[in-house]
Amino acid sequence: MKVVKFGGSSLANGEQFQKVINIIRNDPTRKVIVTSAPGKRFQDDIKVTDLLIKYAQSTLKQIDCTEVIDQIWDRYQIIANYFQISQDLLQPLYQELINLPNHSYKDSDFLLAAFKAHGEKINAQLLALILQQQQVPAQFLDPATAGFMVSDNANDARVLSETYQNLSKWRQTPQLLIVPGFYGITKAGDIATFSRGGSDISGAIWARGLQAELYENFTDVNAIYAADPRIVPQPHPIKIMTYRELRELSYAGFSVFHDEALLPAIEGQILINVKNTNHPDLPGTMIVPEKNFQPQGIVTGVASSNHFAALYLHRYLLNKEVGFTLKLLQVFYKFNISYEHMPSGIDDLTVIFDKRQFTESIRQQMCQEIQKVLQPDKLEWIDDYAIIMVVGEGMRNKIGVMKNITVPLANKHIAIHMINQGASRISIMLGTKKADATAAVAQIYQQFFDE
Ligand SMILES: Nc1ncnc2c1ncn2[C@@H]1O[C@H](COP(=O)(O)OP(=O)(O)O)[C@@H](O)[C@H]1O
Ligand SMILES: N[C@@H](CC(=O)OP(=O)(O)O)C(=O)O
Repeated sequence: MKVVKFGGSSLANGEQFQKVINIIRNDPTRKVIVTSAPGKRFQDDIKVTDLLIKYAQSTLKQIDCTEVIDQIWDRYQIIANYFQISQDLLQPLYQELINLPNHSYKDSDFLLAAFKAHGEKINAQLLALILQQQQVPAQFLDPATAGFMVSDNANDARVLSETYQNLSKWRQTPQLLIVPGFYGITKAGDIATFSRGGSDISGAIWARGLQAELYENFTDVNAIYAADPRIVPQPHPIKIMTYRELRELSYAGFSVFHDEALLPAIEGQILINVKNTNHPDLPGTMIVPEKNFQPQGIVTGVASSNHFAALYLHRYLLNKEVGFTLKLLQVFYKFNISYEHMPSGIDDLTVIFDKRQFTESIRQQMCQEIQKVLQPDKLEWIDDYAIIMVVGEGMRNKIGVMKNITVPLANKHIAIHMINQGASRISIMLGTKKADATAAVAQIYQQFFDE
């Protein structure tokens, strides 16, 4: 059996819903369908999740929500009209949407999570109604009923291990299950969502829980490309890649697949196929275990991401000082901050953070505390920081790869602020200025793919 996730772009309007229904009907082994909320129909459109965030914020500020509710409901009504779903059937979904402010929530974070989750919940219920109208035996299944349990981080939840056991019980269900992605239920019974784009994670968890033979992830591109198509025009499509290659590339900017969705797939050794809803006959990209994998080339992909910042610390004889890093980590712990990488020299240390976890005031307080506790000769916060990741299983046994990365950058006068190669030797990470990131990706791509 297959678990199939459809992204927001695949469920954005009636026409896209029809393509999704054709895909479902074409293969009876597609047994569990994971939905996103309606996404963008055109470039400047607004995703339903973003409208729900506005609805939540207006509710918290006690501002009139009529307009945003109308905007949200309009998205579902247009889809329902396309399939001539009766108002009687739609009423309960509309009620759910307008009643969101009337429930009690533990705090504003959980209110936000519950509002956001309804983008996928209403979409899943609507898809089930449409399928039932077309005589497909489909059943909407709520995460609470399914036993899809998550930690109590309201908007950045982690799956709880008991979820897999709970989900496995749904394997024998004869009906087609339509389940909303993006959220689960905490032990206290509250809704908590994954981070943005997290329906990919839900799909991977369902696939692992049900031990699916395949996790199909339908989106709006023909394949995962060797570079973001918004940076490199018509990039090379990747036919096959390993879990860890995609994990590294998703982490560093391949937004087509959520990096946290790899872990459940790896744990369950579930094969993943990323495919295009608009061209379902194309093979897409297969993501497979490392064992017996034959690399197709040296580099598989090049990604870049701007949501990083770096803290640079300098102090003479840092290498001789016992406990310096320990004290630094204690400060991070105190401020509940995680770090990404920590490349170091003899007298200096750079710490790279995902800056989405900071407010300006937390950042300032943390830097002041570091100055006080560690008294470095120099402390610099570098906000203008991008990370470029060059990834490929084929790099492992290849000598001279570094030269082929650095020379094209030097030719374009792009300065490299940091280089880090992991022990697995399948990825090289570079730090550059934000303004140089896209040019760096284009240069490296050209070097390895444009012959
Ligand atoms: N390397 C890549 N290969 C393919 N698409 C990519 C890549 N990097 C970024 N993307 C972007 O990811 C988009 C698909 O992801 P997303 O918008 O989250 O889709 P969905 O709505 O299906 O969840 C593509 O339209 C593309 O712009
Ligand atoms: N709707 C949520 C979750 C998600 O996965 O969406 P999408 O499939 O459109 O990336 C979001 O926008 O974050």
